[in-house]
Amino acid sequence: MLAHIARRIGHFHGHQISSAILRRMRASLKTINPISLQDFSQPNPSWSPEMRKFYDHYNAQCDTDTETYENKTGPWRKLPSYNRSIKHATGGIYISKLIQAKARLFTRSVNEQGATFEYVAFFNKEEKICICLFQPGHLLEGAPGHVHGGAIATMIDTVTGTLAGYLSGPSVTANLNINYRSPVPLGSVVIIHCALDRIEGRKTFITCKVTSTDESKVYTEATVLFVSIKLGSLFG
Ligand SMILES: CCCCC/C=C/C/C=C\C/C=C\C/C=C\CCCC(=O)SCCNC(=O)CCNC(=O)[C@H](O)C(C)(C)COP(=O)(O)OP(=O)(O)OC[C@H]1O[C@@H](n2cnc3c(N)ncnc32)[C@H](O)[C@@H]1OP(=O)(O)O
Repeated sequence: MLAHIARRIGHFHGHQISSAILRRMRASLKTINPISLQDFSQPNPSWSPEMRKFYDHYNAQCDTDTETYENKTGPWRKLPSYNRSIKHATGGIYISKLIQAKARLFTRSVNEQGATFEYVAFFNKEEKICICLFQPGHLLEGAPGHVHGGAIATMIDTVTGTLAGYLSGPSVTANLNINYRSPVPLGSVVIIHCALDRIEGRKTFITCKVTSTDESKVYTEATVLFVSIKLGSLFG
């Protein structure tokens, strides 16, 4: 595991990051705490049988074994999900005091399993697509019994942003355009499909569709523009 982390230092989803940030990361390596490597997208008891079934379906087609890190053959890669966004640049390492110590990634800020955002994402590098299995919990209510539009927007932003990050390096959302076609029931399982539309210089355009697991029903459609940035610009 530590070898895996060491390989990740210096890269953000495979894109090189600036030497100033690197120096601060390396200086903080002594703060590695194995507990901070928790992947929040691993199955947990709150997952419904349907969520688990689709997780098993995609996980069986991955290029790496989730538990042993051994190579397999398959088009998908299961993406880890940490509770601080900076950990995505470091492969899960907690870098103390680099940014606010109490900061947590919005979607991973509630500890109660199943209450808010239960999700797992898979990336297909060849096809430049990402899919996410999302089981929205009872604390995400908007319309009675259904998911809040802001929570759906959050998940679309998260998964499209993850795809943009893997394809174009550190990027921020510049424009998020959403059409809500049908309300999403709380506790259901939906699939968020994201695909690269095009890259123009610093701009990465991603399309997104939220559907039922059998894809017969379209809940939401979106187009999102990400603009790549230098990671250091976030730190002033
Ligand atoms: C760590 C890095 C990124 C942070 C997120 C990282 C997450 C960590 C990874 C994994 C975590 C897991 C999942 C989460 C993943 C993602 C979700 C979070 C993403 C967010 O939730 S992030 C927060 C909301 N986001 C902002 O807080 C952005 C505020 N904003 C700005 O920071 C600037 O506004 C910026 C940088 C966008 C541009 O500023 P700038 O000065 O660098 O560049 P400039 O203005 O020249 O634009 C360059 C070209 O983009 C065109 N352009 C710009 N804006 C446009 C618009 N709105 N519509 C159409 N075109 C637009 C221009 O027209 C020009 O186009 P052209 O080159 O063709 O002329």
